[in-house]
Amino acid sequence: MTLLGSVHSPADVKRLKHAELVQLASEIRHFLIEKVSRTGGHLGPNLGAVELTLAVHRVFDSPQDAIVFDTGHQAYVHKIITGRQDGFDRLRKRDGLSGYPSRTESDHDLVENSHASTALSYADGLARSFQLSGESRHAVAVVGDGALTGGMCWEALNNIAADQERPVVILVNDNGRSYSPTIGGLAEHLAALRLNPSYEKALESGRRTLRNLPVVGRSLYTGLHAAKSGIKDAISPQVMFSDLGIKYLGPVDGHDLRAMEHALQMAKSFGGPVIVHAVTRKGNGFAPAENDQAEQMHQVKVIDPETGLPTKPAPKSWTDVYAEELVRIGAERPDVVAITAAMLGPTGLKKFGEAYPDRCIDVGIAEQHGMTSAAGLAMGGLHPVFAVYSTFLNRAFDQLLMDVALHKQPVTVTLDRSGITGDDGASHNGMWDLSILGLIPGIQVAAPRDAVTLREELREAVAVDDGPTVVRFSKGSVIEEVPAVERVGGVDVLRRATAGESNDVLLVAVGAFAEVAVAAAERLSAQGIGVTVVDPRWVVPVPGQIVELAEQHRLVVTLEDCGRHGGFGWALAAALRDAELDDVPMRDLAVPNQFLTHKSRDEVLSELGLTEQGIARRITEWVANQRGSRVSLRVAADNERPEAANG
Ligand SMILES: Cc1ncc(C[n+]2csc(CCOP(=O)(O)OP(=O)(O)O)c2C)c(N)n1
Ligand SMILES: CC(=O)[C@@H](O)[C@H](O)COP(=O)(O)O
Ligand SMILES: [Mg+2]
Repeated sequence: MTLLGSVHSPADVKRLKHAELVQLASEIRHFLIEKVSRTGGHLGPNLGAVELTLAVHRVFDSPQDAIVFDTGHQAYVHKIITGRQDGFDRLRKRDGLSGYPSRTESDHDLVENSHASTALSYADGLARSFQLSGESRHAVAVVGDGALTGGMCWEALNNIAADQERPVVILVNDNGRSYSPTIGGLAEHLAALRLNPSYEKALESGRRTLRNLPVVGRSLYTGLHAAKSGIKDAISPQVMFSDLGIKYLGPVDGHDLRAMEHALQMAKSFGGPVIVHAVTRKGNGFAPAENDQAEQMHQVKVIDPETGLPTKPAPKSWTDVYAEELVRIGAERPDVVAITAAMLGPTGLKKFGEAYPDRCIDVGIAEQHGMTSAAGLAMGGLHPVFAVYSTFLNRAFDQLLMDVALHKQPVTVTLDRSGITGDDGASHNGMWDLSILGLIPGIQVAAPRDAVTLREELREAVAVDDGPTVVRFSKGSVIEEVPAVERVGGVDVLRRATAGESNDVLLVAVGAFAEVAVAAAERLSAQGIGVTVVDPRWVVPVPGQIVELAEQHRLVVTLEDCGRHGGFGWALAAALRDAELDDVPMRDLAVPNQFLTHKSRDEVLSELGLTEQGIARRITEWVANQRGSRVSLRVAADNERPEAANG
């Protein structure tokens, strides 16, 4: 029996001796490589978090002690230790293990939100609640160096430092990386601590000192302060955190089980806010990950467990098309600069950055700062293009509203991963952007339907110089072209009701849903229902031509890969009311206002009925009801006629 097979709870890890722990760490690494190479997932981050997660669960008592993982993508080892190894065959799959902590999976899991830089705020709140309720429980935040570049972390640190009597343990997992190397002054500071020339030697002496230092209560510990500062100074002089009023321990070798455990024991016994600075390697123990200079296998698709290479070639994606077009635009427009929030590769800016390194800015995981900095860049005469995942735009709504739009600044925001993404769970779906963007006065939002219109609408967006523009597009593979039969104003007509058919339905498809809308229309035509399919191209504000087209049809249906509440459908309904077009009924097909559990995009869309068959079925019902009501209205009218009334 392997050691791993005997681990079902933290208690099973606590009872192991050092040599067994080293063996267990090795078995966990092999387990992660074997399982995640089959399912895909966050292999690099979790290979780097093996020892530190084991140490956390040996020193603290989850779930009595609250352990919060920032972003949560590095919690696979935590899941293994807390009895969920069997679930890894269905990691990130429908009804399988979530790729992030999940409250329905385990009492050991607290935070499901995969948006970064929140853990310290949770820990502050948890610590306050323990203090107020007199519970002697510990709040432990495991936060990456990348997440630490997020503004919320510094808001939390300011609060955590406010009370020296309130214990909060902050375990910084410093691997020097977000996807790519972490940027900024903080990263430089952490690197200086890590790369201090005497670090290795100091670390050795520190390790010995740490080991010899008795684990003591706060009072004795204070008495040992000189020793601790000696340790600190021996390992590396640093003031940033201690000046903030937060004790600092480290840097500690995050792969040294004994050193990690001692440091965490000291932190646990300190009785106030304390940072343990662990230095780790992303992808540790798997050469293809360690040697992946770009992203150290932050996230992998299905790969060969020996070579680390993908088992299938990746089809051309929306991101690829965007990346190529932006480089072309960059050549023509020296005023165009690109901004990423620590996601250069995933948001398609890598090529732009290679071509124009001075015009490509990585702000760290700091979307709020990125958006307002973009306003500043625009005020300085440039045209920033801020590339961000749709769901992370939520973080920068106020900045887009009040710093960009209020000042009518020409900033273009490109939203990758718009719509349902699926396997990253509820907090990763790009389902809120149209709802929040619709609130912003003067903003213009494009939703390309294919590669051709993505290139076209991106160019139209960066050509706007008197206000913000947004271009939203989906995750994954992209179709080169969904052809239009005609362009009416700015609106593309993709299909007209065929000859002999009446204009029963105007189907307005937003973005990537154009393809499935045309297919559904063909299915409806076979039933004698005449459908005109149009792509608005620019969806905020609602194009006037859509209202004109609506007037020519018996029923208007909108279809969007976005949240229904405040989405395009709601906006078009308001436009029809404003036009007093009261006799054209409207229906909207969209993503319901729910948090959607992890499964594939196709599985989510199928469950929501947002498929060719589902769309055709709903429209058939609506038309039948309408016809039925028309027929029943006609019958009623006949019945009301005097002769009819007299029978
Ligand atoms: C607000 C927000 N922006 C961007 C992301 C995308 N993202 C996921 S993990 C990650 C990098 C995290 O780096 P770090 O915190 O150092 O953890 P590591 O992967 O290095 O362990 C990023 C940028 C996110 N989850 N949340
Ligand atoms: C954890 C995180 O926010 C990202 O790493 C996320 O997993 C994005 O995945 P995709 O880039 O595959 O959409
Ligand atoms: Mg990191």
